[in-house]
Amino acid sequence: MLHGIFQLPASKSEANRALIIRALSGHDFPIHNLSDANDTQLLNRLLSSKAGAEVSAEDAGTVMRFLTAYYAATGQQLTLTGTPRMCQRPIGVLVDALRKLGAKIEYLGEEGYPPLQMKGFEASGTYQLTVRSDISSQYISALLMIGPLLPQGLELTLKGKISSEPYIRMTLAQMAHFGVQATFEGQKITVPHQQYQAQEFTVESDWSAASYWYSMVALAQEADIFLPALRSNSLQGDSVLPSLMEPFGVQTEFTETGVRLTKSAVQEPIARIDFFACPDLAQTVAALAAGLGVEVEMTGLESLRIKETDRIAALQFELVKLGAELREIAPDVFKVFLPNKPETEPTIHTYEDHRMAMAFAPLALKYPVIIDEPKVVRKSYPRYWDELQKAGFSFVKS
Ligand SMILES: O=C(O)C1=C[C@@H](OP(=O)(O)O)[C@@H](O)[C@H](O)C1
Ligand SMILES: C=C(OP(=O)(O)O)C(=O)O
Repeated sequence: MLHGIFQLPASKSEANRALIIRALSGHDFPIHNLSDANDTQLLNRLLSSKAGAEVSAEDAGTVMRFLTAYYAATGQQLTLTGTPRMCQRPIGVLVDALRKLGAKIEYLGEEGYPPLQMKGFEASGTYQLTVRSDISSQYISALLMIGPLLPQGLELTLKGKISSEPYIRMTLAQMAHFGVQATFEGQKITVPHQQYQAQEFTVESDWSAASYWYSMVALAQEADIFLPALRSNSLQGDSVLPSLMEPFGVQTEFTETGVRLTKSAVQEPIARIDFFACPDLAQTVAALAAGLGVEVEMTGLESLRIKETDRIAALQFELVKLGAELREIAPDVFKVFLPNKPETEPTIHTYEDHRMAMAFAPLALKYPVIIDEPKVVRKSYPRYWDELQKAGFSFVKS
């Protein structure tokens, strides 16, 4: 029986927006429940970097993208780099946009990728920009947050499909919380010149992290667990989990203080799931489908190739060990097939990706699993293994 109250980390997405906005506001106000995730602790430290420093955003996409815009808008001169993987994650769309606004930024390595030399800012008078929105929403969020500080505000026309759109809406909702009004109509976002107001902010628990508990409930024989500080009126797009996980046999009940998860019947066949708006849930669902022995079709996975690792390739390598296969059956339509039996004690490689570790660990409810480099979870959920231990998982530590 999986039973108990389990602590989630606070959302690193909400926390990192609140930190950037506080720094841009010129005020000091409390941010409650700031995430203990490395991505957040790191951003908090780097917001007070000294001129001329070499600053590393490590493996944190939001830190890299949000700080590029923040350092540009505040005219800071320093070098911004990251892990070798971060230097393979594209940033050209954001740099091009910032340059048009007046930022002086040079590439120190390959054109379009970190590391970046930030060389100051001189407003160009341009405030209307067209930016691609089909690669990463983080470029758009980064630009939006500096928008109210620009002399004429900012008018963004989004070009192409809008990837990870709920994260853009989260940015606008948090800007509104701090007194900045913007409009988002069709493909156009307008942010007039304004001042951020001081305001307390409480970060909600992280729905992406909750997905691993949904997976555990689905895989357990019996389950009744409680996850505190999740809300139904969340700013996070990953709060689609209650409906997304219902077919996998997880029942969600909202209370005043969080959610209770219990088991219900698995509904087969499970409809095709689109992850374009919630890419961080894809690994959870792929591993869960393999563990439950249900085939599922997955779409909207384009952005997975440029995250902490190439997540499609990582899933394809590791699912085989569970007897499953992730195959592209049509352009951008993937399907989890179940042709074989799982290995007796699969060792899951994590490719420096926290979500590979967290998504595959719940399989231990079915058979022994070894997770390689388990410390990767520090990026978003440092206490993950402690909470699993509380839930009754036993670990062999090497
Ligand atoms: O803005 C954010 O906080 C995030 C946006 C998403 O990235 P993309 O917009 O690159 O898909 C998501 O995958 C990431 O974990 C956090
Ligand atoms: C993609 C992620 O993070 P980021 O892009 O901020 O590194 C993630 O946490 O799954």
